[in-house]
Amino acid sequence: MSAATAPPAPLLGAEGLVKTHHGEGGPVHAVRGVDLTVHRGEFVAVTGPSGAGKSTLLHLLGGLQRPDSGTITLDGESTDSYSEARWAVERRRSIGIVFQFFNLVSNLTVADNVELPALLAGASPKHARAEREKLLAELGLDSKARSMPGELSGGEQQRVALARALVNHPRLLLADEPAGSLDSKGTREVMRLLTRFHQRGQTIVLVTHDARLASAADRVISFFDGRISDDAHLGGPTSRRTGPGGVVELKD
Ligand SMILES: Nc1ncnc2c1ncn2[C@@H]1O[C@H](COP(=O)(O)OP(=O)(O)OP(=O)(O)O)[C@@H](O)[C@H]1O
Repeated sequence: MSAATAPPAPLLGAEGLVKTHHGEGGPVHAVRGVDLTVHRGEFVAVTGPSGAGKSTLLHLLGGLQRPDSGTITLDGESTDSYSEARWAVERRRSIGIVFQFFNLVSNLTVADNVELPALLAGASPKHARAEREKLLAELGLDSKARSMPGELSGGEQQRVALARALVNHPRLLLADEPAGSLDSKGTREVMRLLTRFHQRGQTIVLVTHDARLASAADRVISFFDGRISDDAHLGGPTSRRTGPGGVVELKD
């Protein structure tokens, strides 16, 4: 095959990932050798029992923790030599992350929480504001722009966290139990939003123990005892792009 026809490198690659935590109770082998490839446009759910190592895997993929061994590639580029600062830049610009407990900045307004990553990435205040307005409208939160996070419901806070994670049009969205602290209505809302952004082309890796949430994905990886025990493609298209009418234009 000539270089011109070679398939593009996967957006995310992991090879031989190993991570052991050293807690008070001794070593915990959380990730015991994981190989994983995620292509652009995929929506991958990682499911498994509590303690299987799912969150640790997600933290490794987002550079929040470093593997003891193994390599992570982004767009075919090894991250082995990435400093903490370089990972922070990637998380600002090309990897959005949402967490179970939202992690919003409590003394900033909703608007400022969403604009902050854009400003830190070098966007002009005008551009950051326009992106924030677009996303908050899309997520049904425009009337909450001046509210403080503590004034919002859990579901609303998670939508703000989603807006913040998406404001820089990341190549990859990582979600760690995003509905873990929400009621069933909030869970359905998160599911609906993840599905919508995925249909517009957003690549997503979602960690969840909730089978209902995982069913929104088009690929479900079962994780058990630090390893992938099953990897099921559910038949959806692996790459879907947004049309010109899409509110969020994805850059990858
Ligand atoms: N910082 C840490 N220090 C020590 N042990 C840790 C640390 N983080 C995770 N662990 C342990 O590593 C194992 C895997 O944890 P992890 O949070 O990755 O699993 P999980 O599958 O996401 O679980 P859950 O669904 O309950 O969140 C668990 O036994 C956990 O207690």
